Amino acid sequence: MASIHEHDKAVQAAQNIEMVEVEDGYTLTNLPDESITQQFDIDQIPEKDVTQEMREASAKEDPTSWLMYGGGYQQQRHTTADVITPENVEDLELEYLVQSGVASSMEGVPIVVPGDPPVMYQTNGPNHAKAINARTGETLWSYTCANPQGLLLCCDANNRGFAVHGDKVYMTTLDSGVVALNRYTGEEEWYTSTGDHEIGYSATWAPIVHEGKVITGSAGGEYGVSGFVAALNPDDGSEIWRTNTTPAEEWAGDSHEHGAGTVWMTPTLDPESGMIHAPVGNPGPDFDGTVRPGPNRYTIGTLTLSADDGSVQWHYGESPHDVWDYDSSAPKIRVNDMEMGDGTRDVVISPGKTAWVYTMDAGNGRLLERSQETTQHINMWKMVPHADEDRRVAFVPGAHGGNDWQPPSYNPETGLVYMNQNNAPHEIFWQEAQYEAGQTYWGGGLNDWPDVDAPDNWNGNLSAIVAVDPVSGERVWRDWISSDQTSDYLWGGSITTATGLTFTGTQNGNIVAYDGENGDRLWQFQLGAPICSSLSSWYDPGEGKQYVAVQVGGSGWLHGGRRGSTVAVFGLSE
Ligand SMILES: O=C(O)c1cc(C(=O)O)c2c(n1)C(=O)C(=O)c1cc(C(=O)O)[nH]c1-2
Repeated sequence: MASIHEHDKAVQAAQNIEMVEVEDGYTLTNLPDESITQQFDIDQIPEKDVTQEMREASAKEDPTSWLMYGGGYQQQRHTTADVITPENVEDLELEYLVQSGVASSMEGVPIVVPGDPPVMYQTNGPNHAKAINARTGETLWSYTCANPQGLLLCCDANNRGFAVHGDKVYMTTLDSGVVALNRYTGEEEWYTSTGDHEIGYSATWAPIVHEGKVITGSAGGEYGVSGFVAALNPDDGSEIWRTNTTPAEEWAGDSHEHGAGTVWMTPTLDPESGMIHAPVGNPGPDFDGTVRPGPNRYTIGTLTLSADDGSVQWHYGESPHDVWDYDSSAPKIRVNDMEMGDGTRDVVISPGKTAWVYTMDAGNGRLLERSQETTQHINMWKMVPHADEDRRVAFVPGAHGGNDWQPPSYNPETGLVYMNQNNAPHEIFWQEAQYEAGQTYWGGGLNDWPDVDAPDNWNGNLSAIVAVDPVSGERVWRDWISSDQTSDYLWGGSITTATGLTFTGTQNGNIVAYDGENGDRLWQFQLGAPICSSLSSWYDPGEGKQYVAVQVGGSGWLHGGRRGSTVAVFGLSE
């Protein structure tokens, strides 16, 4: 098993950082004022620059790589590696554990660049990263980013992973920045700030690189910022374009200025058409709709932009004028040439917090299919908080969805979408919203389970793993995860394999493999801490093995504290 280097200064710097709970959020103290890279055995990293072609082949034509957060640009989270099958998955073994050394939210997806050996690049909060020999688990370099004090974070010090291009890897930073590191040495090459962290901008998602652009965006939707997607030059971090998600012409008065609509999860990209499908979060303030009359475009839904210049192509809204916090934050799935009706279509699939899966025409955003409900629908849309301050109604899905940010997966072999869904009630209360820079801008709040009385016909299951046919909208199978199996919501993503498997993780610490056709649980392994991340998988031809990696440890936001520090890697030989 790989261990932490004793004198890892980057780890020590990150270990000193303390997360402090403040009203309606978190902040960090003891952030290092200089970035720290420590090199260990960097000679092991094979020199081979990553190209656009390699990324386009990632996980599909090329089973040896997992070069992006979503596997490939289209975020299907599908590997063509086929060593692990429904018949032999029970032989899958734990190969090694990497201790990041930093107790933090573990929400990232390790990316893997093929080579001899393949190299894994992994990030976790707060602003910490490592390059790892993907065969042995040895740390090759480690890095902690400098940050200003007093950051405003709604939902923990999250970081969801790297993008890779040429000789560089790119990660977002909690002060709403992007940093480029030389991937052979771990040294900082450039840093760019994309938003003012003092008024609540922060950044948590894994960027993507496409045709000479690093695509990024910011979190901060709970602080009354105004969302955006931006493209930076991969060589020097200079900004190429920026598109605002709350355009003045779509909003009443000046409400767009604090209209939120943050893009805080990785967008999906179709390299063929050059379209970006961005998941857009809640309007601001979250619950007081009186200050923002109208549909509040482009919040809560899919916003499609041209990767060339950021121009808006279309938007599909899942909850216009939302007052239920139904962000559409889960990554979208792009599928081209999907058999539908009497022809084929290019589609975008969005699993909503609304517990519906939306299948849209990728060209114009027209809704082609809305699925059966993935979990329960109780009192949905009935609760209009500002209509009656005293009226309290528990509704399902609550603000955790359906599908919160948990990344869904798609398997072209089964034609199904796999999602980790929540089924918990929430109750909203309303307060008049007053914007004050650097303060949360909620306009009310949520009473979280278990404070709220559950509705009568709620089935008591907090979550479910669900497979949906995006063509017919049929819910094909659903594995309810009862509260005795897990103490909390499902908060991790899933991946699929060429052999029809679906891998995911649960809050009670199991990594699980399902038969994607019918939902039979074929294998599970207890990792001892919640899984709040998605996974990656690759084939290593040098070893003749297929690997599956998952970061283990709770989301601080969900658990009120930082919990994790482990990357677990499983393998099976041919
Ligand atoms: O509006 C935003 O900008 C924003 C950002 C984030 C984030 O970056 O993690 C979360 C949320 N909102 C959010 O509403 C939420 O429930 C949430 C949960 C988590 C998490 O990592 O567990 N992040 C976020």
